Amino acid sequence: MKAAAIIPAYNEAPTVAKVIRAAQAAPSISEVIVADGESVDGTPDIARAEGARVVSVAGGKGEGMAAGVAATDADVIVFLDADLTGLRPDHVERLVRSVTEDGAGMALGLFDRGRWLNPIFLHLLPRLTGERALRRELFTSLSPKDCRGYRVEAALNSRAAELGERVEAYVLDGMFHRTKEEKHGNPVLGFAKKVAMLSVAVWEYLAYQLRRRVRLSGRGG
Ligand SMILES: O=c1ccn([C@@H]2O[C@H](COP(=O)(O)OP(=O)(O)O)[C@@H](O)[C@H]2O)c(=O)[nH]1
Ligand SMILES: O=C(O)[C@@H](COP(=O)(O)O)O[C@H]1O[C@H](CO)[C@@H](O)[C@H](O)[C@H]1O
Repeated sequence: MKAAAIIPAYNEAPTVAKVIRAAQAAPSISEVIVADGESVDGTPDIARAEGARVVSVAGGKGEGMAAGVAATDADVIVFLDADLTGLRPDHVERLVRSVTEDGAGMALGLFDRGRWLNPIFLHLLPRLTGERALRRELFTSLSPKDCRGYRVEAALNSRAAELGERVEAYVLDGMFHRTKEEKHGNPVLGFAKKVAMLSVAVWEYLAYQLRRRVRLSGRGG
């Protein structure tokens, strides 16, 4: 079974090379594709120098992920953000094997936020992580609307639930990311960008919950 790593990236020059290398070193990964959203910081050149395939896409994160999936015939896809820190090959391998060997419909790798926060993000909050492995059919069952920008992870979570897929979720120890505050060098701007991003994801999550209740009430549930 062929597995491809797809890395959506927009201006991630400081971190993209290490993410690519971690994916390349995972035994199950046969190809690494960077879906570049027209970066202006040299991200695509760095990616090519690391041996990744680069597809250029106009649009946001979800559009980049869709372009990456369209560029491969891999049966299993593992999405990785380009801004990760501490990502190891065994993290990537675990995500893939959760799908190829453990029979999960989707596997979610969460940031390591420490012993007190990890249980909250793992069990109490919508799991919006960008680090996830799944069969390509689950991703291609999304509509183009689902793949717009930052709504894509929440849309994937909703679709997996609607299809009754078994989802495995776990913390990838030591893995985190460059936060928006770090990227923008301005805590206020970074926080505003995070709020804008999460509001899109939360809206999608709430829309799913509403659809689900309407469906259940229609069944007299
Ligand atoms: O228009 C965009 C915005 C973000 N990203 C990528 O999507 C991932 C997650 O985005 P972001 O860093 O904005 O979210 P965060 O990591 O803060 O949750 C990163 O690899 C970004 O480079 C992208 O490909 N296109
Ligand atoms: O992991 C999460 O809960 C959020 C927010 O993480 P941070 O508060 O920025 O560490 O980040 C995710 O949400 C985005 C929207 O779904 C995804 O696009 C990101 O890849 C993912 O990091």
